[in-house]
Amino acid sequence: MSEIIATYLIHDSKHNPEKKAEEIALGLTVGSWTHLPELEQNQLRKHKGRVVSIEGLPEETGTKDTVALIKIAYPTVNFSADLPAILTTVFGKLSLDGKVKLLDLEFSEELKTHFPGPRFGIQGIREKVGVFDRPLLMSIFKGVIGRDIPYLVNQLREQALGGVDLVKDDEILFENELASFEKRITEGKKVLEQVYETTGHRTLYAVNLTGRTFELKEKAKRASELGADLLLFNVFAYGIDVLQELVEDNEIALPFMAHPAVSGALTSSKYYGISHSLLLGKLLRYAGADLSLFPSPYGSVALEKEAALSIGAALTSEDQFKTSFPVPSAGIHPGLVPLLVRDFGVESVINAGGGVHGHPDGAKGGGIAFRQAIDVALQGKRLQNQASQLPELKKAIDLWGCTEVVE
Ligand SMILES: CCCC(=O)/C(O)=C/OP(=O)(O)O
Ligand SMILES: [Mg+2]
Repeated sequence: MSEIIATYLIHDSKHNPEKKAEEIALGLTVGSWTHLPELEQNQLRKHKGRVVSIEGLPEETGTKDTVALIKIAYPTVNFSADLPAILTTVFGKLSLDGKVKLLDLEFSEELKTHFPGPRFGIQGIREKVGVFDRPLLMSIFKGVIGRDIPYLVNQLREQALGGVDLVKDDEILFENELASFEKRITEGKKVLEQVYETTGHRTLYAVNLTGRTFELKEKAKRASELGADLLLFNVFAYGIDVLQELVEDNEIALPFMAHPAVSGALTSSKYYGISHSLLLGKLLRYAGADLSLFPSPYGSVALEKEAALSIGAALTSEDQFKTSFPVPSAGIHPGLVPLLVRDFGVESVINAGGGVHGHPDGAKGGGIAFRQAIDVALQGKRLQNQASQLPELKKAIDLWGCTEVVE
């Protein structure tokens, strides 16, 4: 029988994880069991949830809660093979029922067949930018709300001239008259083509797909017709199933970059919500995100290192789906590149807004500084030792400092 197995972290004030586990297994499936007539039990047996395991964890100082990891298996016959049904089954009412955090979901091989995974994945994105041997570098438009197209394309040009591989809209840039979605695509494309013709460097642009849910598909198809490179998408303001719908539409067929905006409401508590690795890693990958942004362990809205690394691992682990690019972000500057390369490796995207635009030589200088830092880090050398021959990197280090990882 095909099942999905959920792992929960529970803090049980009643000190009885066994009882809690059985309540969950029954309560989210057949409701009750023991006092049902034999005939009814036989009918319901295929729908009954089952407790797979209960692992006690050390109690935490300051609370009397019993702490445990419990695994519950849910028959896939109970729900339709879509994320809304799965999440409602495994963490619908239960998400409201005390200190329970959903840590992981193990999909049966059959259930996985109902999910697309990334259409392009890491390899496909690399083929689009023509870079295979280093982390990609991405910058972010900054300070462009209320600005017009000439202003935006000038900022885009400066970022591309700095050698970034990708430029993304900020997630807070929405449809507006001064710089519409369609104009950003068409005018941005022209500028990036000019940069490519003059420098030979290819930069792609991820435009922010926004608006009401039922408008998104047509907007995304229009973007594809206009030659957009990638789509940035604020998944958690809509829902992961909306992302999946967009990914599966062959008339769109563009790479999707998932932004974590709003997800903190679901992931930040130790006791409640959903783990970072499941929400920003596994589920986004299964639903088809080609890239997943998340706070790095050492930026401005830092995640605990274990959590950030767990997202990267979920995006790149061995699975039947293509891998998705981890994009550790927020507060990133060139001096952090050694840490990013050490922690996330080559199969990652280094992403910065302020760390590019805030460079003393402007966005172009910021991009050059990052590229220099990436080259030095991949050679296993210390940034400080090389900076004297790399003026843009030196200016970045003088401004923001750096963290070395080589002795
Ligand atoms: C985790 C997403 C980061 C993001 O959206 C963003 O705009 C970062 O900007 P900087 O912190 O690099 O300036
Ligand atoms: Mg942003």
